[in-house]
Amino acid sequence: MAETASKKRPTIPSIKQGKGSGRRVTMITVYDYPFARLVDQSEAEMILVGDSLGMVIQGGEHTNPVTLDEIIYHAKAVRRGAPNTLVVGDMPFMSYQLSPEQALASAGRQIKEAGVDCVKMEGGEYLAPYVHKLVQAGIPVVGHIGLTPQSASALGGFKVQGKTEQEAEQLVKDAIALDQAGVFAMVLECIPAGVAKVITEKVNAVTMGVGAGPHTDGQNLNAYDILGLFDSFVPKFVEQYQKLAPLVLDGFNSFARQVKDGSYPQAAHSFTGGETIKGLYPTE
Ligand SMILES: Nc1nc(=O)c2c([nH]1)NC[C@@H]1CN(c3ccc(C(=O)N[C@@H](CCC(=O)O)C(=O)O)cc3)CN21
Ligand SMILES: CC(C)C(=O)C(=O)O
Ligand SMILES: [Mg+2]
Repeated sequence: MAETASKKRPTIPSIKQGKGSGRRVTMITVYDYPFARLVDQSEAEMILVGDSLGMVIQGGEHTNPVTLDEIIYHAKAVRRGAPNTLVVGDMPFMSYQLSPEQALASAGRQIKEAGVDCVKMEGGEYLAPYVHKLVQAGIPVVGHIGLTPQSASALGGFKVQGKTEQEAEQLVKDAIALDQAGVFAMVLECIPAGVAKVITEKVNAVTMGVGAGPHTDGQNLNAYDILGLFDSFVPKFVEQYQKLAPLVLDGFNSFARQVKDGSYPQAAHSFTGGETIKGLYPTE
């Protein structure tokens, strides 16, 4: 298959080198081969195969039911479609929380079976030893703090985090602990822009904002959100760069109407040959 020659898969060091240079990193969340191919042709450097697939692909209300096998299934397809993009495999709920050893085994499966470049785990200070374990084994890790959807129940829903002084201070502590444990990047989700700015200045890791304002080193959004293909909820931080849903609906209806009125398929869509097979047709 033809690959886009102009782009080369970024490396972890090349992503880290962007820090402080003013160059911003773009990460788009996708789950399948066709979208992965399109991101690969774009100027975005990173793809997240997110456990948000439990909501976006499976139609659930939370990310928690998503399994490691499901992430690997999607990550395999994404990897095939995006050879020249850095792929991050999300670690789903209960695939790492039990112990650093469980985290290493789960991350190892993502690397071996799906070929992801690195993995992402949700959590603050407590997660530092888990991060350290993976980094020692040579697996690059992305952190994720702020609104961590796997603990949405404890957080009281999908709510902005770090609004009080105490919460903001804890977020800064969490970010520093993850940074010292060796994450090369961290997602800051749904936190005030000022808090994200302080964290971005204090850590060596590349900060990737999702609803964290303009001061982070990069930004992440979901492909289905930016294309206007997901409307179960539209968070405040989403920019719909395209509104594809009506176009998709138009395409479906064009097909259905042509099927009904018989104008599809035409001769050009049909295969010939059977007419000459003796015995297929009753003789008159
Ligand atoms: N399609 C999609 N896009 C996402 O960004 C996303 C997912 N799914 N699933 C996993 C998490 C869940 N996310 C969410 C979901 C809802 C809000 C939301 O409705 N937030 C309110 C703010 C509530 C408050 O004021 O605290 C908003 O108005 O944006 C935010 C992030 C982000 N992630
Ligand atoms: C919201 C992003 C960062 C995520 O973890 C996901 O899409 O699963
Ligand atoms: Mg996730």
